[in-house]
Amino acid sequence: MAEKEHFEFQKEVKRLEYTKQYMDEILEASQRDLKAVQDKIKESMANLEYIDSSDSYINILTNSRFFELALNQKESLEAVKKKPYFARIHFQRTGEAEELLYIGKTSLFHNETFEPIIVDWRSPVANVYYDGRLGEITYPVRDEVYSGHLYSKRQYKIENGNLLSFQDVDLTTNDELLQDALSGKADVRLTEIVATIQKEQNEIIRAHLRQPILVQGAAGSGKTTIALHRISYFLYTMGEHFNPEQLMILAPNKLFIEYIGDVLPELGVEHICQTTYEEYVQHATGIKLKLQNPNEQLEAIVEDGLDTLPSFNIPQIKGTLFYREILERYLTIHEQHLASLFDEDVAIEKYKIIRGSHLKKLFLIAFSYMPIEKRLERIKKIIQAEVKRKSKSVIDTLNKRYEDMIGKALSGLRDPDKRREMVTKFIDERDERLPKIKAEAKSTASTYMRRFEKIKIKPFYRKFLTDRTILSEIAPEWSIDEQEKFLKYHKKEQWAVEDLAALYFLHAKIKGIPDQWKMRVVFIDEVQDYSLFQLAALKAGLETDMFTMVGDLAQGIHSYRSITEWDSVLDLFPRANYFTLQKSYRTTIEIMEVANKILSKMDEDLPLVEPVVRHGNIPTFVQSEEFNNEVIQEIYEKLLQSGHQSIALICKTSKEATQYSKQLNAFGIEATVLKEDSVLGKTQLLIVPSYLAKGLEFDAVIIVAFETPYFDTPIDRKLLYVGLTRAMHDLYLVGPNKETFLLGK
Ligand SMILES: Nc1ncnc2c1ncn2[C@@H]1O[C@H](COP(=O)(O)OP(=O)(O)OP(=O)(O)O)[C@@H](O)[C@H]1O
Repeated sequence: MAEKEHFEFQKEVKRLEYTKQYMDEILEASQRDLKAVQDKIKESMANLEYIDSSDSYINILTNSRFFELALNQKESLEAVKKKPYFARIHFQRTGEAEELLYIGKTSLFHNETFEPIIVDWRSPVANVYYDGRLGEITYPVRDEVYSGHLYSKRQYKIENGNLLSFQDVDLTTNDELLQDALSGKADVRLTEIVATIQKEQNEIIRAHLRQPILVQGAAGSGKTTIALHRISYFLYTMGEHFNPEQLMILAPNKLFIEYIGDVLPELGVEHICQTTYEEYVQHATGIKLKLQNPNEQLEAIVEDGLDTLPSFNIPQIKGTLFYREILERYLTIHEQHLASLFDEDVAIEKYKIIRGSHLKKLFLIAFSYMPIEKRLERIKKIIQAEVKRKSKSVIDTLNKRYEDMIGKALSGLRDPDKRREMVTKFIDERDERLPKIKAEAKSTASTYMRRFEKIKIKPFYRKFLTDRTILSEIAPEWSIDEQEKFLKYHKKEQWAVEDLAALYFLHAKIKGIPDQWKMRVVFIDEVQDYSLFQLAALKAGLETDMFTMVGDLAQGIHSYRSITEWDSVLDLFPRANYFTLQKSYRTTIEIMEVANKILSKMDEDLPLVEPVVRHGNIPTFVQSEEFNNEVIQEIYEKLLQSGHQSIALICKTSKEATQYSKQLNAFGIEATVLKEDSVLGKTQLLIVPSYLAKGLEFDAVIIVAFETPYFDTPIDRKLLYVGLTRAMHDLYLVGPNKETFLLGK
């Protein structure tokens, strides 16, 4: 990197000073009356043609986030001041003057000259920086394509508001900023990477925002990070038209939400919904469930290492689209039953108001796109309106008829007593009958609709799980033996993750998802752990396919009940763009070599992972017949001495994790078992059961395997692979022999 002696160094220092000074002015103004300044800017920019598009007004408004920051969050502003930008492009848009654009995490425009002091990394023109090439380039702005010439790209190292160095980069230069970022110590949480986003990652972040995307990415290729940056890019680009509360990110567990918790505010993202599938379904349906812990299910399978899954594997079946089909048949039975209740016409007295057959058609055909109970609500409204309209004409007709009869009595009957008697009779009858009709009309719709009882989803689904007659009718594809197995499996009421899709689906089809939970855009991390039906149910309930899904089949440790290939996901999302990421940014070449050995044993036939060029220590195998405190202590101390801060000891099961942490603590090593609700802290040694390690990363990892070695089975290979790929810099394997880690002699 260019240090102080570079001929432009002073120029760059001055530029940084100028930027900071202007920021100070803004900050001061914000103390006074920033709102007024902001309004003025909006006003004066209203007619301005600017860099990115003729839509410049909107663009600048969204670009002027700095002002909003100043207004709302002094703290973030101070943070931006410490590092206002990280790169500069020397760029000329076709037909315009050359410009030096400084790229940072937020934008800043001079409020009098409108000069862009900092350009937001998410703005269209910043794409030029990430795209890689120098020379003639094009970049998309909304639906148009702009062209221009990129003369140079410069990266800056700025710390605490001071310029340390800079470097001009092109394709042939070694990306020092990236190297620097990767060799740094692991934060206990994920961090933003705006300065070093790579070309293939940038393509995913900026991939068409109105289309779904699916990413198969190697361990450590940046999937989680990219998904979070795409959220930031999405909200920035959509601007004020999109309410962030309608964007949901689904993470595998609460620990993971905590792990990513710091990145989003750093990227300017707030108020989005971050949750797990389990929590979301329970909120959206209002159904409370005590769920079996999926990790316990997994442990039960891996403990004996045999992968003994029954051929009629119910958790797996519940994730298939065939299961959805069975439930659809069940819904059809329910729907037909309700439709049959429309056989009676709606009437007041003997006057027909609406024909039942007409309502039935509305229910089964015209409104079939709506959830069942919503259709009934709509039909009730139609009945109400019709009754209101027609009851009036019934009353008018009757009124007229009584008047005629009274008139006839008055003129036709000569006997005054008889006449009085008849007239009084008609009047009495009218006065009694008409108010009754009026009253009846008020409740006709409710009375008619009373036959449609509202159902509760949980017992409705439970009936399907346990009713022999229903099952044989809707699942004839299953043999009698399989049907019996299914019924027996559900004899005792207990709920598991794989039932969530069914409950959500039924709720969506019968009651509909309430607006508050009807997310418009969904981001799913670790999507390989979902079943096809889980995704299909979500898509049906939300009535959108706007999903960004990232995952890695090689880490599909729940594959006994989840996705094992992407084709069926792509069939479910036919508009989706599919991407792959092959490079790992997390792990050193040496660690990846070991992990690749395990990857190559897998059935998925995934290409080997390419580590970015970063060397480290060769992973060390330490022979030990049993778990030995001294051995662990020695490794642990060595790792601490090399300056590592986050160190994890990964074992296969949670039982072992508890046992080892007790042993280590008694021995004097502070060790904590990582749990789903843990708060990630730095200092102590973390003992991590393998399935919980997914998604996380550590400076150094010690994998131990004694009582429960890793067997050469699909799930074990994946668990081991997950463990190996958590290490950024150093890896130790401790066990009786290398075969315990499937690594041969
Ligand atoms: N372009 C980049 N610049 C700097 N660091 C990067 C870049 N891309 C990824 N990283 C770093 O690589 C590590 C792995 O990223 P991340 O956890 O997002 O990967 P992942 O694909 O989700 O991994 P896994 O599937 O193993 O959970 C993180 O420390 C991240 O900061």
